[in-house]
Amino acid sequence: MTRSKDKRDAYYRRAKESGYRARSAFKLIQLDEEFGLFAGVHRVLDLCAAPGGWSQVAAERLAQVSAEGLSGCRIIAVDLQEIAPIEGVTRVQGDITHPAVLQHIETLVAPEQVELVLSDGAPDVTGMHDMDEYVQHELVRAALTVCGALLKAGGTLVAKIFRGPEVALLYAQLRSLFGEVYVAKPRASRNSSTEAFVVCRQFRPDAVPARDALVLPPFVACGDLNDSNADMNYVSEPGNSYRVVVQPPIDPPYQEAIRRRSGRAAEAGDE
Ligand SMILES: C[S@@+](CC[C@H](N)C(=O)[O-])C[C@H]1O[C@@H](n2cnc3c(N)ncnc32)[C@H](O)[C@@H]1O
Repeated sequence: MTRSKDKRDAYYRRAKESGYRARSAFKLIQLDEEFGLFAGVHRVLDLCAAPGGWSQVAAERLAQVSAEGLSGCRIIAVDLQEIAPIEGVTRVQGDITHPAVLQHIETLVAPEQVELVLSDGAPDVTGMHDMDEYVQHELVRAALTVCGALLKAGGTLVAKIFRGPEVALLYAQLRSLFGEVYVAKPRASRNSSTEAFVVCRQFRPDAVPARDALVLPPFVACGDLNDSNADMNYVSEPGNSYRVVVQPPIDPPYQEAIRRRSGRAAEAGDE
């Protein structure tokens, strides 16, 4: 039997010992240690949640921070796959990109809104990095659409990203909707992976375009947007875990990046 050596790493073993369903639980724990994600939070939406490691962590943290324990809290976990029961967590099986699923979640959350949206979504990777990054970023954009409907003003989004050539465009979108955007690589995230996490705070619902407007047109070129990094102030911290502050806002937000990308495609004769 072949078994990936990564499967037997320290976090995998610790997850087994601690009763977490996935080693990814430690990524959220470490992000929480750094950013205090659950302070004052009573309602959490966990997107792309199966098998449920992040929901387990959310349930533990909310039980600790809420005076009434979990009974005064709401955690909703959504995934394409079925999620086994977790105490205090409402489970939804569905596609987060589907409007009917969003409507269903809205009925579960109403009349309140959530203070924290988590999204650890990952597509089935193909190994074609540009394609995988594109599909993964579409999941983040679906999470943004969900935020537009359900995240409270001032709320927080934590989402997995892949740091490929198009990531600057995603940062620009996030920066237009949130007052603070950080990029963090928790120690539990494998160094070999381009995975990182955006922690986006101070959600501004008034900056959200009409529903569906966040969906970008199909890619017209595989351009390298790294030159737009010049607009950002990257602050790295030493060690395995680091944080990047994305600032100041790129203004106008992502239209400029789209315009440049379209321009390059036209120059290359792709249009
Ligand atoms: C890395 S796993 C999430 C792990 C989870 N955070 C945990 O700690 O157990 C990624 C998940 O994204 C889900 N996913 C991918 N695309 C999705 C979509 N369109 N709608 C809902 N879930 C999706 C997959 O089914 C998979 O369970």
